[in-house]
Amino acid sequence: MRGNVLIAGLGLIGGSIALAIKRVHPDATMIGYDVSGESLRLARSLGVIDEAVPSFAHAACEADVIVLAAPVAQTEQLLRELVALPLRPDVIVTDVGSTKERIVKQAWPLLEQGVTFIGGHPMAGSHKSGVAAARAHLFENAFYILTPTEHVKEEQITRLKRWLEGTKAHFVTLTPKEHDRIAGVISHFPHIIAASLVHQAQQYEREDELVSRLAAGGFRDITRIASSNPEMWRDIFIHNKEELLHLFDRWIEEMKKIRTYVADGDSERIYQYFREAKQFRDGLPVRTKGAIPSFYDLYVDVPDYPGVISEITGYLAKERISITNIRIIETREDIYGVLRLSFQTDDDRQRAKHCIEANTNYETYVV
Ligand SMILES: NC(=O)c1ccc[n+]([C@@H]2O[C@H](COP(=O)([O-])OP(=O)(O)OC[C@H]3O[C@@H](n4cnc5c(N)ncnc54)[C@H](O)[C@@H]3O)[C@@H](O)[C@H]2O)c1
Ligand SMILES: O=C(O)C(=O)C[C@]1(C(=O)O)C=C[C@@H](O)C=C1
Repeated sequence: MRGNVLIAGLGLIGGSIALAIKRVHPDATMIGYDVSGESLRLARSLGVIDEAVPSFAHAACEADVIVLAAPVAQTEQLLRELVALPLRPDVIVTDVGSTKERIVKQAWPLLEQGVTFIGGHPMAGSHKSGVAAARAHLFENAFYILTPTEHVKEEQITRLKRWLEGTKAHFVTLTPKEHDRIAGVISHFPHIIAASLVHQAQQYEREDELVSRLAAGGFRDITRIASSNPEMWRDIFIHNKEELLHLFDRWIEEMKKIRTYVADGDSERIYQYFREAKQFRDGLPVRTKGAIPSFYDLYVDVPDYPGVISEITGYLAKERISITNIRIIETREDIYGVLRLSFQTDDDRQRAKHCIEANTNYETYVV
C-alpha cells in the first residue's frame, strides 16, 4: 500500500511498528515524530523512518495512517491535539497503548467528527525501551488487540489490518473494558509484583550485602520486567487504577491463604498450591508470543571449563545457525552448568540440536 504513515513516538514499539509496516509496504512513506530530538535522529539514521518531522500537527494533516506510540498519558495529549486539526477525511488513527478505556474515551471527540480511530495494543514487548531496541519481528505470532467502537466501519478495520500485516500478529477484537481487565491480570499487575520483589530484596540488602550478589536464576527470571521503563508503567497504573485496585485486594487475599498454609506447616496444601500453579502454567500455549513470549530454547549440559561457550557457538556459526540469546542458567556447585541457547525459529533450534549432538557429547534437551 502507498501513503504517508506517521508514527508519533519512536521508541521500542513505535520503531518496531514502523519496521513491520515498511517490510510489507515498501512504497509507503514512514514519517516519524518524537518529542526527543535524539530518538528522532536515531530513528532516521537506523532507517526506521524515511523522514523525521519537527511538528506533529503538520505531519498529522498530511497522513493516511497515524500511529500513536507514546506512553499512554502522552497518547491522550496527542489525541486532544488531533481533534483541532483538519485531518485527511479517510485517515486511520490508531495507538499502541497498554491501556484502552481511557484512550478510547479520549478519542470520542475525534470519532464524533467522523474520523476513524481504532484503539490497538500489540501484546508483546520487552523491558528494553528506545528505538535502538526496535525489531520488525517483535510482534510475530503475538496477539494484537483492537478495540474499535461501533462508529468504525468494518472496511476501515480491514484496511488497518492490511497496513499492520507485516507485524505477523494475530488480531483479536475486544471491548476496551475487557482489554483492561485482562491486561491488568496478565501484564500490568505482574509488573508491580516484580517491582515489589526487587524492593524487598533491596531492603534485605541493607542488612546483608550478599543478597544482590547471590540473586540468581529464579529471582532474575521473575524480576526481569522490573527493568522496564518507569514512566511507561507509572502511566499504565494511573490509567488502569480501578482494575488494579481490585487485583491488589485479590492478591492480598491470595497471599494470606498461602501464608496460612505455610504457618500451619500444611504440606499437602502447599504441595497442591504449587502443583495447580504448575499445571496451569505448563498448559499455557508456548509457541505463540503474547503475554508470555515464546522462545525457541535449547538447553545444553556443558562442563564448566573456559572456552566451552565459544566451542559451541563456533560449531553453530560454521553451520550458519544464528542464536538470538545465550545464557548460563544458575550457578551450581557441580561440574555441569546448563547453557540456554535461544533461536528465532523451531527449525533453527532443531538444526542446532543436531549440530551440537554431532560435534560433542553434551546432552541437549528441549523443554
Ligand atoms: N514496552 C512494551 O513492552 C510495550 C508493549 C506494548 C505496548 N506498549 C505501549 O507502547 C507505548 C510506547 O512504549 P515503548 O515501550 O515504545 O516506550 P519507549 O520509551 O521505548 O518509547 C516511547 C517514545 O515516545 C516518545 N514520546 C513521549 N512523549 C511523546 C509525545 N508527546 N509525542 C511524541 N513522542 C513522545 C519518547 O520520547 C520515546 O521515544 C506505550 O503506550 C506502551 O504502553 C509497550
Ligand atoms: O516482555 C516484557 O518485558 C513485557 O513486559 C511485555 C508486555 C507484557 O506485560 O507482557 C508489557 C507491556 C505491554 O503492554 C505488552 C507486553
